[in-house]
Amino acid sequence: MSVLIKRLTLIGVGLIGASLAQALRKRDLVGEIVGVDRRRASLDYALEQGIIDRVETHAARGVEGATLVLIATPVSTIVSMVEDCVAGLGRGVVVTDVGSVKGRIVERCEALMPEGCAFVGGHPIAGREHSGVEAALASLFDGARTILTPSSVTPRWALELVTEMWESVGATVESMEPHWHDQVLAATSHLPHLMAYNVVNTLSDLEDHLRTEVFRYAASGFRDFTRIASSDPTMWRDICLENKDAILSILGRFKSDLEKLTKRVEEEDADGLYGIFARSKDTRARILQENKILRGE
Ligand SMILES: NC(=O)c1ccc[n+]([C@@H]2O[C@H](COP(=O)([O-])OP(=O)(O)OC[C@H]3O[C@@H](n4cnc5c(N)ncnc54)[C@H](O)[C@@H]3O)[C@@H](O)[C@H]2O)c1
Ligand SMILES: O=C(O)C(=O)C[C@]1(C(=O)O)C=C[C@@H](O)C=C1
Repeated sequence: MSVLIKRLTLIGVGLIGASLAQALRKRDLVGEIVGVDRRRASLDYALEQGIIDRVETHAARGVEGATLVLIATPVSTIVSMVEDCVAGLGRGVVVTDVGSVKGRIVERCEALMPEGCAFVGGHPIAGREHSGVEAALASLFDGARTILTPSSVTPRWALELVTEMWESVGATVESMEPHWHDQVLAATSHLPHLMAYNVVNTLSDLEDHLRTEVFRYAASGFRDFTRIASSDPTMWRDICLENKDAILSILGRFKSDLEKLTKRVEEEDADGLYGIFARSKDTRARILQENKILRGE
């Protein structure tokens, strides 16, 4: 394959940014990769591993001569990162991001684009509970989905470049309206993370003796359910702040369902309990059958 991106500037050389850089590099799809990050140790590691070719400390200098700029920092910083790099953008540069929340971020980044440049909102639905450049994997997006959130102002050429980039590293690309994306992801990704964090905290707040026993006997069910509670607290704090309304809405529904379940237990309602569990088991079986990405195929 020929080079797709002559010069990529990666702002945020962490798990997602470095994984994409590695995946592009492995396929010879990128010429030069310039890294910008506030953590010097991440830049040094990325240089040593050949994930990036050179380091720039200032975003505006880092994007000079870039074909594509990828912002891969926490969601609370994406707009200010774009503000910082605007002065260095040449004509025809595409700026894209990987943030887990899109609505207002996309609106504000689009509005910051100088004449001839374009912002394309993006979100790979793939990740790990480990963060940082040391956790990067070239195979992370293989078989995953990436959601792009173009709007009426997104030029076709910019959308095509970002689409081709994600498809070339093995992802299936789909488009979504940014605020709709935030509602959907609040349910499918943000709610489960909040639940996992909360379950671990509920158990760790138990009285000393009980807590020790609870964690001692924790097994595969606990491990599978709470894997994502090992995720980066900064990332999840920022997601909650940025997607507040959609998260509150789905949490409200979850609380009401939990109350119904609590009532069924209180009333020793065997049929009611069976109904709740059977419906959930059937739903999960059906969505696994319909969704080959979820099955890991
Ligand atoms: N981890 C996941 O599973 C996952 C999946 C999809 C999307 N995302 C999104 O991708 C983005 C990056 O997440 P990640 O998991 O790669 O995080 P990460 O912590 O591994 O990487 C983020 C990098 O940004 C750097 N950084 C933070 N603030 C900065 C600043 N002000 N200036 C310069 N650099 C800064 C950090 O030093 C770090 O190297 C987030 O917006 C997140 O919502 C994460
Ligand atoms: O596999 C994981 O560890 C993840 O949590 C990845 C996951 C998710 O599926 O919810 C988390 C947040 C991102 O925005 C996208 C993907």
